[in-house]
Order: sequence, then C-alpha cells, then structure tokens
Amino acid sequence: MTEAGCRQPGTVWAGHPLLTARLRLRPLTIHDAEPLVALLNDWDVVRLTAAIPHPYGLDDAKRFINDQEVRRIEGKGVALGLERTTDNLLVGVIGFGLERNGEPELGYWLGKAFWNQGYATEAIRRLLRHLFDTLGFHRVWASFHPDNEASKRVLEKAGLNYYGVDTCPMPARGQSVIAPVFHLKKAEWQMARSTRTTLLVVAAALVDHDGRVLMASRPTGKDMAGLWEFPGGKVHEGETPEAALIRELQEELGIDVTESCLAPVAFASHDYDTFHLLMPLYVVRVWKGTPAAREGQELRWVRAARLADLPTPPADIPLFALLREWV
Ligand SMILES: Nc1nc2c([nH]c(=O)n2[C@H]2C[C@H](O)[C@@H](COP(=O)(O)OP(=O)(O)OP(=O)(O)O)O2)c(=O)[nH]1
Repeated sequence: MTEAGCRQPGTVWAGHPLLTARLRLRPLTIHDAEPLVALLNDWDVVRLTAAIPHPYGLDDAKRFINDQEVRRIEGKGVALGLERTTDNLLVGVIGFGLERNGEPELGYWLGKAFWNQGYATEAIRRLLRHLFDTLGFHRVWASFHPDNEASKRVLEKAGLNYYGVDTCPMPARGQSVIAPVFHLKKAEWQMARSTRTTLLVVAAALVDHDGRVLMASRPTGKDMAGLWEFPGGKVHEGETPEAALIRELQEELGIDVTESCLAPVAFASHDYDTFHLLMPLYVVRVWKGTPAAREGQELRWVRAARLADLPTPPADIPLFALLREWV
C-alpha cells in the first residue's frame, strides 16, 4: 500500500485498468471520440454539467481527450472511460482533478441509456480505493448541481457526506451555481470497509480429454450477469468447501463428483465493492454424467490458453495463468 508521503509527486494513474464487477476504468484514447459524441450529444446528460458544451461534436471530443491526456501527464488529474466488460461498450466517464488544494475532486457522467443501473456507484467505489489505497490521498471531494438528485444519491451510496456549499462556475452553461459539496476522509472510508464480510465461494475447473475447461455464463438477474465463470457457488454455513462444490456441480450441471476427484490448485482473493471474495479453485477431471445447463446459464468448453479472451469476473483473471500449469 502506498502512503501519501510515498506517492510519486504528479502520479495520478498507476497504469493498469481498474476493474469492477462490470466495468473497466481506463484512460480515454482517440478511439473513444465517436462513442463520446454519441453519449454526450444529449441535453439530458449535459445540462447539469459544468464544462461540457452543447451541442457536442467530434472536435469537442478530440479536444477533451487530448486535454485529459495532458492533464494526466502533468499530474493534474485523469479522466477514465467506463467500459462495460461484457461488450467493451463505453458507458460514461469518471475522473478527478487536484485543483482543490491538491486533494482529488471527483467528476463523472453516464450516457442516458446507462442511468439507474448502479454503474456510477460501482465506478466511484473503485476509484475511491485507487485514490486512498494506491495513490495515498487522505480525502476526496465532489460537488454537483443542486438539481442533480441522482448525483447526490450516488455519492451518498459511495460513502461521501455533506460538507457545505460552494460557488461553482459552470462555463459551458454561462452561469455559476451555489453547489453542495460532499467529501470523504480516508479514515471514514476504512472504517466503513472494515465491516464488510469475506465471502467464501468454491469453484471448479472441469477439464475434458482435450484439455479444455468448462465455463458457464452468469445468468440474467445475478450480479455480473453475462460474464463467464467457473461453475460453483457460495459455501453454506456448516458446509465444507468440498461438500459445497459437490452440491453446486450437481445443482448447476447435473454431474456427480466425489471428493477424491477434487484437486485444489489455486485460489482467488478479490476485493469487490461490497464484499471480499475468497474462492478456492479445484481442478476436476473425472465426473459422472454429462454437464448440462440446469440454471439458465450457457456452457462453453474453452482452451486454457483462451480463457483470458472471455469477459469474466475480475477475480478470475489471475487464475487463468495458474490454471494453464495444471491443464
Ligand atoms: N461460481 C463462481 N462465482 C464467482 C466466480 N468469480 C467470481 O467473482 N464469482 C463471484 C460471483 C458471485 O458474487 C459469487 C458467487 O455467488 P453466486 O451468487 O453465484 O453463488 P450461488 O451459486 O451460491 O448463488 P445463489 O444460490 O446464492 O443465488 O462469487 C467464478 O469463477 N465462479
């Protein structure tokens, strides 16, 4: 963990995309110009923002991307595209600037089609972890247009609280507003996170005679729907991980596995927004029955070397390289 004193001055981005259950947060590139126009040329999206012009054209998008690249290099702030993992679609932008006494101030917007689906909260929570844990800041700020109730709710859900009001210039709207200001201190953020649970989930890499691994899509209605995962599920109270996996494989795939055929090979330990996942992974080469989708999921046999090409929960990504050693 980096503390504030250790942070390289001017570092606002650690270089790797930040992953959430459904999103990838990464710097904008010139390829985002057209998608930005498609999302931002919409009065409903921009009317409560301070600096986004309307109408919004390709030149505006290119200038914005370029300016943000310069700000990032100069260590003044960063704008990150929010890319949905299942289809790599740009759904919005989140970022921060250090203009408020060198402490990060958040900004974000989502395309209208992506409102009310929890994307903003998910992105803010991940960015907070980056700002506090990786970059070592001790406080973050955010302000919003007083009419922007949705923004207020999102900030509250992410743990920020009311600080006061401030006069905020809105150059693109030709006015200033008295805007509510919210903030969150690192100590409060750490305190709230300390009450989160560690969730124990077990998973199986079923390996067939061709060395392919069975992956299942998470069904609609579950968190991370559409992503490809190892079959498995939560360990119930009083259950051993092995018993839980045998039960899950019967429930989800209709196959019978005995405990002696479960070889533990790796585990995932991943910090999701609202819980910490601990997931032992077992390789299984012998089972009775033919795996069939019993719970509305799709199934796919995938070569170990191609697992990383699938959209998967972020927790699974480190497992793929480890699994290649075993398959
Ligand atoms: N099974 C499985 N779960 C995974 C993987 N990667 C990953 O992050 N997870 C997460 C997704 C969920 O948050 C959690 C598993 O919970 P779940 O809700 O699917 O478990 P379950 O089958 O017991 O479902 P339910 O009966 O509670 O509905 O673990 C994976 O590869 N396989």
